[in-house]
Amino acid sequence: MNIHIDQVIKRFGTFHALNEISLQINPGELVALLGPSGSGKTTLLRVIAGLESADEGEVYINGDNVTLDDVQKRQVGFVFQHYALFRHMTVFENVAFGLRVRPRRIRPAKAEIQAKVSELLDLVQLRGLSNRYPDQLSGGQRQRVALARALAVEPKVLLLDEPFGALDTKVRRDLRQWLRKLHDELAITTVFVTHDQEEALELADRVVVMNHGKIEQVGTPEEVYQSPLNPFVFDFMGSVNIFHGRIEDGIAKLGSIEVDASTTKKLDGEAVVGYVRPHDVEIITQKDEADLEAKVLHIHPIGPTVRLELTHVDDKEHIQAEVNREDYELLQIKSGDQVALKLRKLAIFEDKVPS
Ligand SMILES: Nc1ncnc2c1ncn2[C@@H]1O[C@H](COP(=O)(O)OP(=O)(O)OP(=O)(O)O)[C@@H](O)[C@H]1O
Repeated sequence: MNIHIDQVIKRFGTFHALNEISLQINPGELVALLGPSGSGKTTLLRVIAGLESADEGEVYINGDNVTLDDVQKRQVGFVFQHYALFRHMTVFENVAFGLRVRPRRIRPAKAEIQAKVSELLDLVQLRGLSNRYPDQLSGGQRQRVALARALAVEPKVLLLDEPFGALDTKVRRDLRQWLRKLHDELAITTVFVTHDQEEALELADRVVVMNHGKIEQVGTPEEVYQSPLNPFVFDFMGSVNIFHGRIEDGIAKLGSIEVDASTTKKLDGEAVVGYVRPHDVEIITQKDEADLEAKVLHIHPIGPTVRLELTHVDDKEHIQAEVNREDYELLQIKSGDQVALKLRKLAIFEDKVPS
């Protein structure tokens, strides 16, 4: 089932929570809505679910205009952080709930419900826990029950709001992989909200980056990470070093750094800002090939990578570099050393005054 969102506007009083959002989600896709707090992710998910109505614009599911349809009619399954499990019901009863409350004429027979719930509990790997109550489960197990409960009614689309929000890092990682596998098996069109870049990049087929009720970029994880369209996306998708300056005759002059900017010629004479990821700051041994020189302030080994905090020798700007541990060991550097740096990949944008 595809989802089509066409110029949706949602206001709360005079505040625009969604500003003309248009988005096409393809059948069977797993899409992440990613953005900082307050960017409108949950509101968009609620508008798709029918829990919130759009002030303007339309929502289509599978080609049908569902803008005025209520939640039940839209046949969406959702797992929202605040819609907890029913505490007085067992795991089995929680999962069976959506089927048991159906009107008699479309309610499956008892044996059918039994079979369906068992099948779902197998799917979410909770077979042995069907008689437990929510209080007797771990956070991760509860989330899986919530997913099974959402899936029980065979939704056309699945909407998940920070499904693993309250869990610790290791459990989140495991559940992410599990959800990706489950999604590949079931191929239900799924939209999930997250403010965690890593979660979006690892799990989604496509990522929708939102800010201030607008979409900044839609793309595959590779596209939004490797080719951010603007400074907001660049900054939001990971750590970054920022250098301010201007372009003169096709050369970006960013402090004492000078790099070729012939591909951004239209910005000639303009104030610009250069963005480079820490893993694109290379520590080199040939001083004459360096873009800049810096002094090592701190060295932080983090698992297989080593993060270095440096300071530019000329203008004292703070710089972060990230190298893999093997390269770091070959370099034999320590705090206080002066090193030569090369910027492998520098993205240049117009330096706009923030609005
Ligand atoms: N019912 C409401 N009444 C008034 N303002 C609201 C309401 N719901 C959301 N908002 C506002 O709309 C904006 C977008 O909220 P939304 O919950 O969609 O953001 P979000 O990106 O999901 O944020 P978070 O990651 O913090 O959950 C916020 O500024 C929020 O305060």
